[in-house]
Amino acid sequence: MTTFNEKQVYLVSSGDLRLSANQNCWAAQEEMERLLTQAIARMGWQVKRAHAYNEEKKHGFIDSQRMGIEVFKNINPYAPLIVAESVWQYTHHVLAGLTTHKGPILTVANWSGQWPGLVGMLNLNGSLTKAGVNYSSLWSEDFSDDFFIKGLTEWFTRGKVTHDRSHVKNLDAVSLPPEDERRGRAFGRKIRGNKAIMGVFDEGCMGMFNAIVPDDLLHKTGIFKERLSQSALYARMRLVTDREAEEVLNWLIQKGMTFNWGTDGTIELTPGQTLEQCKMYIAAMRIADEFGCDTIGIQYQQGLKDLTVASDLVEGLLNNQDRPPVYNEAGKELYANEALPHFNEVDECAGIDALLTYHLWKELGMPGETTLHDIRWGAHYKGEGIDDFVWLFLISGAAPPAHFIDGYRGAASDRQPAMYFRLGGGSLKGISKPGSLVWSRIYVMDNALHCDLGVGEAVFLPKEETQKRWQETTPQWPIMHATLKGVSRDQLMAQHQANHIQVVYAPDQAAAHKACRIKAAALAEMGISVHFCGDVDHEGRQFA
Ligand SMILES: C[C@H](O)[C@@H](O)[C@@H](O)C(=O)CO
Repeated sequence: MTTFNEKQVYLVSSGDLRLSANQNCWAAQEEMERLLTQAIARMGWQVKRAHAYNEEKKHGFIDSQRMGIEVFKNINPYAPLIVAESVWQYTHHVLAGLTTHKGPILTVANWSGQWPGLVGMLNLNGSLTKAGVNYSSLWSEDFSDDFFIKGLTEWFTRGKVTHDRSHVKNLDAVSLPPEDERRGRAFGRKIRGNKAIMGVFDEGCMGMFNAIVPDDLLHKTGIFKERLSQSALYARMRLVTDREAEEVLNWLIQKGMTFNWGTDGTIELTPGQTLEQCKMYIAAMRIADEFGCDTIGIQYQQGLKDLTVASDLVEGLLNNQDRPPVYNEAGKELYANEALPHFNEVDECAGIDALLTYHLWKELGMPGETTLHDIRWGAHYKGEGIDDFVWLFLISGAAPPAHFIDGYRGAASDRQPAMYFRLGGGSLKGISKPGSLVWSRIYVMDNALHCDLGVGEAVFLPKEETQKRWQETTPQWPIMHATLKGVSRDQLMAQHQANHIQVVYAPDQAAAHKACRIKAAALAEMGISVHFCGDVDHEGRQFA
């Protein structure tokens, strides 16, 4: 057997593909690694960084799959290994190496919202789960708290970290009220029977292996992929007239939406960028209609971001039932008075969820607007009748205006940060309104589809607190302050298999619990293993 130095742990760190992001975020990673290394040293272990800082690139991240494969060639495959993350990272940079690593693997993120490091780690975790790689995971604000130290000690001694997952209850183990079960199953059968098309504009986004649903698993749910191309989307944008784009923009302005325009397109949003996004909105709908898609996802990063503006405004509008009308070249209105559920970053797991949720909610007589968010960060908040851990859900550009306080009037478009999007394009941001929620996440585990499902509340935080949270993360992006019923911070982090979480509103708490039960039955009917998380009234005792 290969031997390795006693009490030595390897450390790798995966980064973005974009040089600008890696350079900007490097300082935070360095600081995190400093604290982590000290904490490890206090336990008598030594950290060996498996790849060096690159003087030319001015960062020390693994920034490509090729680099990752080469780095892993020099790591003893039996040694303990930490993947340390404080930035958004592309999982495929390290996935190849991790799939063949035999020693214990620990993913670690710093509890900070400054950059999407927790988001990056959650993506890595979901991807490792899908790939069948054993790993453990930990997170910490400064790597000196009891939770972290206890977890790290267990990992060093036993090669794994045990988390409290007592909040998870499989649907198989409970019985739903018969009427809810019947309604959900009937809906699931309808989707499977009618069959639906998921339009995917370039599969696979930013190395998110977990977000790709193998076709054979998808087919069992009754959904089939239509593989579309962002090149075709761009070509189609060229055919949209300026006048058509202006009509979309005027519609939005009349609705009261704000566009934070400036003049310097390199750092500011310009009217030209917004009009380009309006063309993309029209082109996406026309292509979706031609292929008969029931939901679409635009990958929007590699390729598209190098050619044109970001797709966020487009995505938020598609997800809203009240949106600017779009006509085909023959003058027929497309998807009239309906949303066309969109899954950001072509996260196909979210695509299944959005499609099911939008239509199920409408059938139940509730608004069906739904979106994913990143699980970006969170902190305990006390005040305004709240004394709870309040998550900061934030997505990198778009949520439906129906979710915002004051709808379109509360919606604004800010330029996407230049370090991620050189050619700009605006977000569709707002503050999500207070109200009851059903949250969920579909994921792949043991080559099968699973779904975690729970209820929660979007809460109202004072303006100053919202601004503080926005400033500490990314103020250009839409925000939701959320509490999850019966799920602690660490329970969510331990169980959740993705950077994304799906949310949809319900009119009140009772409706949220009921809809959650019906959705569970619908998912089960589509062949998905359902796990209730936290305090869901699955038997309908409190909220019939
Ligand atoms: C711009 C960034 O790369 C984002 O796309 C990232 O933070 C995500 O949203 C990941 O889900």
